Amino acid sequence: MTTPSHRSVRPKQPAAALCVVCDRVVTGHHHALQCDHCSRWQHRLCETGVSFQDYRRLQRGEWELPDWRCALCLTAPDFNISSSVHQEPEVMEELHAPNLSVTSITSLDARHEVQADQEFNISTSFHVHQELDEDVMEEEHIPDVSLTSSMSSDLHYEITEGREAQGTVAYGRTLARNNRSIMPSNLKIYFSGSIRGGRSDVDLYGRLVEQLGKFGKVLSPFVADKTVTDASVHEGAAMTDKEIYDRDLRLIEECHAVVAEVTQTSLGVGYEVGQAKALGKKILCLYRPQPGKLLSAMIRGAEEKGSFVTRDYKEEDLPEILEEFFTECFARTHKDSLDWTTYEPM
Ligand SMILES: O=c1[nH]c(=O)n([C@H]2C[C@H](O)[C@@H](COP(=O)(O)O)O2)cc1CO
Repeated sequence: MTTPSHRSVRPKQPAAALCVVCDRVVTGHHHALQCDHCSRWQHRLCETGVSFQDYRRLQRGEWELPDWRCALCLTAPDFNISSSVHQEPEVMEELHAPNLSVTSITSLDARHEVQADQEFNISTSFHVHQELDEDVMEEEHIPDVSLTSSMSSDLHYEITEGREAQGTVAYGRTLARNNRSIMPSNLKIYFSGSIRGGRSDVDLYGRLVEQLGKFGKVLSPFVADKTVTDASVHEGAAMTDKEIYDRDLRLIEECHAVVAEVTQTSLGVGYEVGQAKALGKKILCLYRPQPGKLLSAMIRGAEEKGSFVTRDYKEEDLPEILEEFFTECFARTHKDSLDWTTYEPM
């Protein structure tokens, strides 16, 4: 992660650098940012999307822009794993394990990105459960688990209890490059959904995150991760509450839009929406009306055209609602039509 103290916000040696967008010299008097990938420079006003105030905060070390990429690096297409993964739930069925049934398999880490055409390795943990006869209790009776799919190159597992096995599946690169998985949009979206408030909508969150991938990069795919439970198994085990809080607030600061599924009442979602509003982020709250239940007035009442939108919805309406929200809140001024795959927030 780059910190402002490490980040160069202006070249020390003027005239040594040219802006990657306008091709003019970046001097010590210009506001400019240096790319974390290629070390080239870009004037702040040349489509970085960084406001004057944010640039000042960056200089003062009060804000971070982790892994910031210049316009040139951004146009190199990313290979977005999350959308591919969501299209391949059959991963579960690729496990061949006599006497074993797969009871859960985590989604791949949707934050992991690789460049198109690169080799990569992603791991995902799995959990298998064995139906044992009463008299067969020994660990060695759990047969080998093997993967037969060409997508999957390796599998390890270890016995944790007599009847259960868990471990890691590692994938080699075989995913085809396709339009749906290329997502160079620079729009960053924080998805907020209930975790400790209850996980009954987690499948829906997965589908929502997948749809949001059409508009930009979702910074918080972990909210839709089925292995993160309301008892916080997984996230809570790997991170302290303070670490989770700090990470999420940083991501909310970093994002351009917060999309919150607010049907399942959650303190955390309410808090995140409030923070996002205070930071001036664009907000879409999605609510599925329930008999005998009303959405909090602190959400419904916060409506502000073009910046805080609450929509009652059914799942089938989502594509239209998302398109409308992003078009209304992130319209481009210098292009007639919006192409979300290449969109860069102003
Ligand atoms: O383990 C966690 N990880 C995490 O990122 N969160 C954040 C993201 C969610 O949008 C929101 C959910 O809040 P809650 O757990 O109060 O339902 O809080 C919340 C928890 C648990 O509170």
